[in-house]
Amino acid sequence: MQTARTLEVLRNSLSVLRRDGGRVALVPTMGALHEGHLTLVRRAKEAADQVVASIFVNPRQFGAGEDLDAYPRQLQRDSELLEAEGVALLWAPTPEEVYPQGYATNISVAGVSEGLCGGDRPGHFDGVATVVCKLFNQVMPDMAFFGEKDWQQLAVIRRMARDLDLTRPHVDAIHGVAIVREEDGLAMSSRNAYLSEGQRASAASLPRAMKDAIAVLAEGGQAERPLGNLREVLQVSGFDSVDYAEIRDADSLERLEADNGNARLFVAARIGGTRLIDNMPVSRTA
Ligand SMILES: Nc1ncnc2c1ncn2[C@@H]1O[C@H](COP(=O)(O)OP(=O)(O)OP(=O)(O)O)[C@@H](O)[C@H]1O
Ligand SMILES: CC(C)(CO)[C@@H](O)C(=O)[O-]
Ligand code: BAL
Repeated sequence: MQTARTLEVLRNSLSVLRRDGGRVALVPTMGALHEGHLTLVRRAKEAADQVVASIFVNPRQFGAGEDLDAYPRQLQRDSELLEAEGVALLWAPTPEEVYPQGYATNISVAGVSEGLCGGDRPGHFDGVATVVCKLFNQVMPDMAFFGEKDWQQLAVIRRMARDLDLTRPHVDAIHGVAIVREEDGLAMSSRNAYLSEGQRASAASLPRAMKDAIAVLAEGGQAERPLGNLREVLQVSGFDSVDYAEIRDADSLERLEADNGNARLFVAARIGGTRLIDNMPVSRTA
């Protein structure tokens, strides 16, 4: 596996990679890799001839007071994991390489970025859209893979790709991969590493409480009561706060008061300073 840390090396490596004319898939990550990320790589390998993975802890998507400095960085370990999965090229730039002196451009996607994580983390999705657009332009992949754990992020990226005519990684070639979970149901996430043993045990109540709420939502009626119960269960189970617990249309991300036949449940909750997110279908189609 080649590793590129500058745009010059990336371009040279890509031109070698493209010599055989195969299809190239991009898997963007922020590193601290787990089975969720490796599943994206495996899906990418099945669909493309060559996989390029990126690791970049993007400062522009972290707000003031968020965990930019604490975010786990383990490039050596990550690079061994990616190599073992057969990744051809790792793109791991420095912040200066991505945002050189004088950098001044921002991409902002309206609508789908509003509310949920966009409400709690102002500017977050501008940072995500900006860096993903740059990654697409740098790597020019034929397709890209993102996890459904970050469902709203996937919606923002699809909207941006469509709006900005990012024609090679166009909307049909932006693949969402189902959430990979631990045995007790907790969605895998690099931030799970922040949890103490006790917090980790409590964290499993998040997917359980979501399933219980969905069972009630699926019976019909207004969402208010099951979502209220979910908040209470999380607080009793050791969560410090719930940022949001909402049902939304799975595609438009419009807020719903009841199941519309294409609804998903979205939750973000904090436990000991760690913010966990999850989402699940309410309707069978969502
Ligand atoms: N459990 C998971 N299942 C499926 N995809 C995942 C999972 N966790 C992360 N991903 C996907 O991997 C890609 C890179 O995510 P990232 O590096 O931010 O990891 P993360 O575990 O989501 O970290 P964080 O704790 O920052 O949310 C994203 O497309 C994300 O949706
Ligand atoms: C898509 C992404 C790599 C952009 O920095 C990041 O938001 C992530 O890891 O989900
Ligand atoms: N997985 C999404 C990246 C973030 O939380 O910043």
